[in-house]
Amino acid sequence: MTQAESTNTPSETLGFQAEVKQLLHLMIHSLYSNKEIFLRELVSNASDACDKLRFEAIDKPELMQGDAELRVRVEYDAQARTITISDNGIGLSRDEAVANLGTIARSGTKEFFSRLTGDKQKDAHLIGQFGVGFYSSFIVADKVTVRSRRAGLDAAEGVQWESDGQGEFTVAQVEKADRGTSVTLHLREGDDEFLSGWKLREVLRRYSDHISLPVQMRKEEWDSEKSEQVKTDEWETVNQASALWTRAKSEITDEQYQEFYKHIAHDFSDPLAWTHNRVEGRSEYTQLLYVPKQAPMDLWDRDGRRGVKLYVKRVFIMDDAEQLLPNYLRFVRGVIDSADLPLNVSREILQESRDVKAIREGSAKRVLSLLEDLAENQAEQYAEFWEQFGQVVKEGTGEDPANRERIAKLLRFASTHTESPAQSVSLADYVGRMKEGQDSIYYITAESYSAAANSPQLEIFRKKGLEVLLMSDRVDEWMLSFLHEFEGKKLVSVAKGGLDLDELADEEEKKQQSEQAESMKPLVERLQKALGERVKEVRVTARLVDSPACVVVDADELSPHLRRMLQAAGQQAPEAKPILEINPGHALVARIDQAQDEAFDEWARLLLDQAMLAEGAQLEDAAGFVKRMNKLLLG
Ligand SMILES: Nc1ncnc2c1ncn2[C@@H]1O[C@H](COP(=O)(O)OP(=O)(O)OP(=O)(O)O)[C@@H](O)[C@H]1O
Repeated sequence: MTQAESTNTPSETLGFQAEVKQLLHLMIHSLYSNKEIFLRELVSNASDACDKLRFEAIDKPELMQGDAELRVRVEYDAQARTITISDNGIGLSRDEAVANLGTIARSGTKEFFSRLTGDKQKDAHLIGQFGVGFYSSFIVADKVTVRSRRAGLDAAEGVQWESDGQGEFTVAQVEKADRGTSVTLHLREGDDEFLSGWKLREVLRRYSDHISLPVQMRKEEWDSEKSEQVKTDEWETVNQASALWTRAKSEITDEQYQEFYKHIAHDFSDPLAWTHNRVEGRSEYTQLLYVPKQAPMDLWDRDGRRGVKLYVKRVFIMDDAEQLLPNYLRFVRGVIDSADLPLNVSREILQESRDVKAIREGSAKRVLSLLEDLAENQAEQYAEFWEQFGQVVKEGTGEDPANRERIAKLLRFASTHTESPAQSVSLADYVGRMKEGQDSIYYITAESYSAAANSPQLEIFRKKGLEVLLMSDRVDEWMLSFLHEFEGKKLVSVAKGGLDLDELADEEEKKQQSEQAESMKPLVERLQKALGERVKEVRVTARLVDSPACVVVDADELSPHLRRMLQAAGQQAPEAKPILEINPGHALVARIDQAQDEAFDEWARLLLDQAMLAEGAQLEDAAGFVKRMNKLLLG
């Protein structure tokens, strides 16, 4: 144990959680070229701490203890080579300091560490996405001292936390006269550029202008005797210090919008797009909502944090109010500031509030408009968006029936028209390309893009030049259970039995097909007998061109792909026997027709098994299939 300076009790040495050590190491090495961000992160934390205090003080005004002018201060000491960022916000108790400044307790942490590559640039990007926060201090400092006192605690109950970022930190109880936190960075050799009032002001203006609290520095004056700038005792505010969303749009630059986004979203990159509106009428609120460029690490975590902060009359209320936007828009980040809600609003009240319902509906509409605008006017950006968040937006078809049509227009799919796995075809594009006489939108679902694109069921569609949408996202089957039509055109699976292929054939072809079906009757019956309980039915189809056979299910049954997904998720799915459809024009089918007795039975099994395989199923008796195939190959 070591005795920290000016502490009341002996300090205790504790180890960082392993992930923190790893993060620190990575950060110092990957983010050095971007080192000034430490200031943004620390001012951001200080401002959040003030917001939290303001919120707690709604119920407990005594927490403000006569010091209600919340602010953040930045000081430097050129001799000692330190920078100190202090706030009079909520502060940290000893336990909070240990818990918050020694661990990473955030959803998405596992995902983040699993995605690291060792490549500095890529990892820097990932760290940025993950959020660097307090630990970014160690990019420029080789020792960090935090002194804090939780609002409501006595002066004697302050805490001092100190670390060189190597793996351990010390904590000790100290006397601290005022409430709040001060973070002192002992700069590394070579980082002297930050020991300048001019430089710090420049960085603060860039990164902290949108922060609603005053960020203050000591005023400096020119001393002609010393021929240098000297600090005075007076504090001056160096940022605009008014909540960004309350300013008029015309007074906010793109850069300020972008910086504000980075502050609230803890993101490194600029946002893709934003929408800022003041809504008046029955319910009055301001919304500033952003669509990020990249999906956050916890997009798929059930308890991943939501990104919209709730303010009431400019007072911060809570961080992740899930009622403010529907779940399928959970990637949106931003601020909603209500003029109607009470300041002491709780999560329970939010759930029931009519004002919140109006806000949610209004905000969803705004985000949809923003996406529509992107889709229409900035196709490249929309493609970027779709790649990141398309799967989440698809959830909206089920979750938000009131906006289903608008959401349907935003959907993008892979298709036989583009022959590419990129999801770029809209339903409107599809409808615009429909053939004369075609009145359905055709699609297929499968485990992967290539399984969909190579499915035998597509053969007739390819031959006739009819487009088919290729769907292979997990959410697609779910989406299709809500999305049945688009602009009056039914969505029809090409892998289901009831497919009406009539519209795809002319009179001559129809005649030929029915003759073939007639002449195939004896073969169909023999197959039916040979396959017995394995199939629901055997029939002749016109949908195949190159393949001898395929399996389909009835239109009202679960698709095999969906059944497999349900089973993989441990859910019960009703068994459905496949319907075997055979291609009357295929040489293999003609060959089978020649076979007798036992050989015929083997051929029949082979035909069914290969059709099942092509569909993506796993064979129950794969070894038997191989054996039969080898025998017939040699025979
Ligand atoms: N100035 C401060 N006053 C009070 N608490 C603070 C202060 N700075 C940090 N903390 C506490 O430490 C926690 C960790 O901070 P850190 O910056 O590492 O992460 P974060 O702000 O939660 O998220 P991010 O990494 O995305 O910024 C904060 O959530 C907060 O509880």
